[in-house]
Amino acid sequence: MSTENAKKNASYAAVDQNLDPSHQVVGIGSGTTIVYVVERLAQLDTERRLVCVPTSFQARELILSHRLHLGRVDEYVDIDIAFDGADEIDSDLNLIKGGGACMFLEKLVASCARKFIVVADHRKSSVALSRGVPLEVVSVAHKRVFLELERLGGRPRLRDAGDRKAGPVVTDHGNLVVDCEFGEIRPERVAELDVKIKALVGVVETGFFPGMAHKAYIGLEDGTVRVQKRRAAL
Ligand SMILES: O=C[C@H](O)[C@H](O)[C@H](O)COP(=O)(O)O
Repeated sequence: MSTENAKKNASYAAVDQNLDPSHQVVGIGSGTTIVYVVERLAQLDTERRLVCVPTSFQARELILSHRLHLGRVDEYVDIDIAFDGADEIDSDLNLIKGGGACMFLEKLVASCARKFIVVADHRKSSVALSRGVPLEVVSVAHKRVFLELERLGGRPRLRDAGDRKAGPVVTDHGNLVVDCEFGEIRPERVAELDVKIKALVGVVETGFFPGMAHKAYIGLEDGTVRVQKRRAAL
């Protein structure tokens, strides 16, 4: 079973089991897995009744290419359900997001949604978060933010655009992305660390999504899908 099939199985199951006939406004995340969510929504929403709210330039293009209705998060602050991918999911359903530098709008849309559903393949699942957390940082503040992150025990690094551009990655909002490693973060520590980082002047948003997801649909190598629920929701 390929990783693409695992992403597709998770996405189709997530839509089929959570989209309700009463839903009118749907948040659309970013990345490679969400592509299958939009594909499934387009198959089911034959009358084009749904309004889809994107979390990035990529998501906007995806919605338009499937001829779904496009909305903006400043028009639709009440979102019935949002779907999104993740870079890492811990045992308490805390997430790290922002591999594609879209975490600010993704977090805004998720926070507007009554139900937030995550779709991912098996590589994203872990007991504790351990990959670097992406942070959106205002350019002029990044050196100061680096110092403060080191004081918090982090190892920050500016995300470079590689051979696509000379210099750093710039977000859809014109800010920089700092990836900061903290080693393994126990699930009960994620929210507290998120608050400390968010409090630094110049940090627009973090890629931690603590306690926000209601369920995660994880596509496994054998073709099945594991559904992980938030402990309080079990
Ligand atoms: O900024 C990007 C997002 O947080 C993505 O949702 C995340 O990186 C997961 O992407 P993918 O589905 O490609 O693994």
